Amino acid sequence: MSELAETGLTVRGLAVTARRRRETVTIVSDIDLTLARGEAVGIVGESGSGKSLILKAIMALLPSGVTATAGEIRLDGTELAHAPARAARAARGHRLGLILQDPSTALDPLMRVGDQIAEVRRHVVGRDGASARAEALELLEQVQIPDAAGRYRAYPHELSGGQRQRVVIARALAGEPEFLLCDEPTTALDVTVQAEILSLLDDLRTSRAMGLLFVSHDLAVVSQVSTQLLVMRHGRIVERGATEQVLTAPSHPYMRTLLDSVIELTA
Ligand SMILES: Nc1ncnc2c1ncn2[C@@H]1O[C@H](COP(=O)(O)OP(=O)(O)OP(=O)(O)O)[C@@H](O)[C@H]1O
Repeated sequence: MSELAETGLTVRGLAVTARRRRETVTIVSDIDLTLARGEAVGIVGESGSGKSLILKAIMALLPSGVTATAGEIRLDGTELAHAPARAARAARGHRLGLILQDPSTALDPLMRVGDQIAEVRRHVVGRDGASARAEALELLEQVQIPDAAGRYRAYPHELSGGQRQRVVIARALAGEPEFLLCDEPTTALDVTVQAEILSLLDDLRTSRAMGLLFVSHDLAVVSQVSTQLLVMRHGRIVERGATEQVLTAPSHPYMRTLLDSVIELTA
């Protein structure tokens, strides 16, 4: 693996292809992005534009039949995309965390939520049992689970959807990731809970100087948490820039359409 004197998570020229029947089709191409610690990059675009596959390529979680065929993915200069799987996994370690849309499938239904977080503290950070449990409780408090001490012993089905997503976030934080990748993390939640989770992610990003890569089809949601915005269409980035700039002076016609639809919804 080559080392370069660069920091953060960088993706250069990423292309992802999939086998469909006997054909190989390109799903995303020419993807460039840079994520520094403490920064939040949002990726917005219509369903099927390839947002999720970018996150999966970074996490080395592409489904079978789908391959990253070009480009580089670097973590502090260390190349991950072309490294042998084991070496790349070691380099990623727990420096990257992932949060998905549906919190109910992300948690073990048969394990108390506090223990699921404590387990990460034990195995990833190397804490003993008592410290791991104490720190798991602190994390539940940090993600603002009401009555955290009581809820520590709850099973996932005993919590609301919003509380489950908070537990998922706490468990991701337990591994002390430097970069948190979120794929539609609030789409399954109602609007009020969604706003609370977005504000929580924003607070955690700044308090932990964590990089946030946030994917959603919803422009209003993405712009709320992102300092930089990438707009995708048909597998390519068609617009990019500081969130404020993209929102106020979009150059691509698709971005203007997206903005109009948000304005219509909020009018
Ligand atoms: N396992 C797979 N095999 C073949 N094609 C796939 C596979 N997974 C996704 N795709 C295709 O890749 C394209 C991009 O999918 P992706 O999930 O990244 O889109 P997305 O922008 O995240 O959309 P959504 O918001 O609906 O999740 C879609 O056309 C999808 O059909």
